Amino acid sequence: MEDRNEQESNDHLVLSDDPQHPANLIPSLCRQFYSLGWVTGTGGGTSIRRDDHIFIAPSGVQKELIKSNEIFVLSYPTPKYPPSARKYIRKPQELKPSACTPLFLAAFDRGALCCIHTHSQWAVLATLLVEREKGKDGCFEISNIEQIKGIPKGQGKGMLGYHDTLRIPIIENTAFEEDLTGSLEKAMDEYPDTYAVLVRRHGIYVWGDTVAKAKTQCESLDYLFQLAVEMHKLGMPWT
Ligand SMILES: CSCCC(=O)C(=O)COP(=O)(O)O
Ligand SMILES: [Zn+2]
Repeated sequence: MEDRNEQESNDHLVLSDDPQHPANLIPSLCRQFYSLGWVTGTGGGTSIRRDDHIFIAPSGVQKELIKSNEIFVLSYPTPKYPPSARKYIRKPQELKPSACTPLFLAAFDRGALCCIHTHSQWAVLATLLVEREKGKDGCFEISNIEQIKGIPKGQGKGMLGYHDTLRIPIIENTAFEEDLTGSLEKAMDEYPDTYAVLVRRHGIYVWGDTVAKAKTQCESLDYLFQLAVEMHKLGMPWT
């Protein structure tokens, strides 16, 4: 009981007049992502790390309606597993933290400060396109498109160039979001320069060194997925 009172009294961690405060940014980003069709029907989400705090949205709610006082705060670092071992320092009552939490933590453990999960139909279609085209898992590849320059080559390596090939690994979906964590981490290890992992028939996780970079990288990737799908429909090879 004492523990719960302590968690509830930590309102100061999420109440701020600063629009750049993570507890204000998450609701604002989710509203923008909803209008892009990325987080409709409660799917998808966003998490932000600031110093030793991780800000997490609630699970199973309309993401475009999230309020700052519904944001969970985790002390960072914190164990990924089991969920009960995670150190929440603010837990809004009657709500559960996002099922994407261990996946967000995997991105933060690799130095990200923001991780975005979308259910964008372009991302889902891109995973199906690779399956159909190549008949195997692997990765989505694209080159010779200007927007590729919006994606980093890797941490501290600058941005991809027009003639570079962008590669985004694809992992298979699981029945429960949390169970994606192992294969997401494996893909991150196999592609150490990647800032995104696609999830077949599900969506994508995109992270960035800052909130703005995670957002713009997510936008560039979505643009490229849509372009690849449209090029495929027109019978043009996209890579
Ligand atoms: C219709 S959404 C199914 C769950 C999901 O894939 C997702 O991204 C949302 O998870 P959360 O726990 O953050 O609501
Ligand atoms: Zn999801």
